[in-house]
Amino acid sequence: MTDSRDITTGQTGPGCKKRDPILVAEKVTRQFGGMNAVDVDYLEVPRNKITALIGPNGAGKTTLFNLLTGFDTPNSGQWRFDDRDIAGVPSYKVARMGMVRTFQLTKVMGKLTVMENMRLGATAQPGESLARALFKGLWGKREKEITEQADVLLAKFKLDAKKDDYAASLSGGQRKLLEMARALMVKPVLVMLDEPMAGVNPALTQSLLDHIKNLKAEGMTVLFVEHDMHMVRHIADWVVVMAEGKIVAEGPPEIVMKDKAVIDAYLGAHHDVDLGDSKGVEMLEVELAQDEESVVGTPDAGILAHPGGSQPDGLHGESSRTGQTGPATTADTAPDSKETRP
Ligand SMILES: Nc1ncnc2c1ncn2[C@@H]1O[C@H](COP(=O)(O)OP(=O)(O)OP(=O)(O)O)[C@@H](O)[C@H]1O
Repeated sequence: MTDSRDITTGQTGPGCKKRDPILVAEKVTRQFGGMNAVDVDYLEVPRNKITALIGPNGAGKTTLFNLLTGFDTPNSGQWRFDDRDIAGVPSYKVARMGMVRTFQLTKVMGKLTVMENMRLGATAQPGESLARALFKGLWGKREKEITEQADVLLAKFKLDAKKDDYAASLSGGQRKLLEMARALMVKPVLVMLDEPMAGVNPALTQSLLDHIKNLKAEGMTVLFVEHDMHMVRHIADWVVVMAEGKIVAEGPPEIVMKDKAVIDAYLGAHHDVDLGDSKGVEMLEVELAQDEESVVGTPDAGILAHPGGSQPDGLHGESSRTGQTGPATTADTAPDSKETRP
């Protein structure tokens, strides 16, 4: 049954309180050199909702994911998952507690089969207890149970026919599916997906979207980082916007996408362009046209959406540049193109 009650307890805005938060982060900071990659004052993630974490390149989204899931250490900060303090808890324990994540660049192990990758997921995150997972004698009676669970998930993700294939032979999109399926082996409560659509062929896009919606239907909470604004608008119940390490806006997608702070945050990536005159707008259009990851100004992005669908002069967007009328997607490049930083 859909829970249509308000997500917040009152006002909407950066750091606002949620009716039923599953994750609460306070004063989380991470510096690299002198730069504040993450400087989150307060953030609550609502339970059993799909929350999108958006923001321009370098906003700190992946770093925040890394911190919250124990893959990186903050300079300061506290966070609670399901009322348990988990700051400083290593990643494999965080996963066992029910909070799992996937990566921008999938971390499936190419030289292991699809099934072997799934077995690894049962113990923890990639790399955990490799020997235990692979050697039967050490594995004991859990093996049958784990294999059955993996079979069910592989069937659900339509990877069952490939279970004995090496993961390296899968397409970019199939690897994303495998990583998501593997994350579910620990029966998580909170699933964090870092750019689930990046590197996914359009043919698999709908399937991935459906899987994400199903996670919520099955009672899980989803927090995902995404640049594809079509996807954000399509499946997110709540949107959190980061820029320069901070949360600059949050709220329902249809409201956040029109928020001035959000528009500024995205245009901030092109701050060298003077928007004060029409020449500046033309220059911005050229910059955006060359920026493959930019969704600003596209009719699909929603960020610069104007009532009645009109665009400001000069901002014709990607669809008019390419003649494409369907949803904007960053997903039509097969190989993953960006390395996740440690
Ligand atoms: N290991 C690292 N060493 C130094 N700087 C880093 C490291 N990881 C991230 N950064 C920097 O921290 C900032 C935030 O990076 P992060 O990858 O978290 O941003 P992001 O919002 O996920 O960006 P994108 O959308 O491009 O993935 C960037 O300026 C980045 O260069």
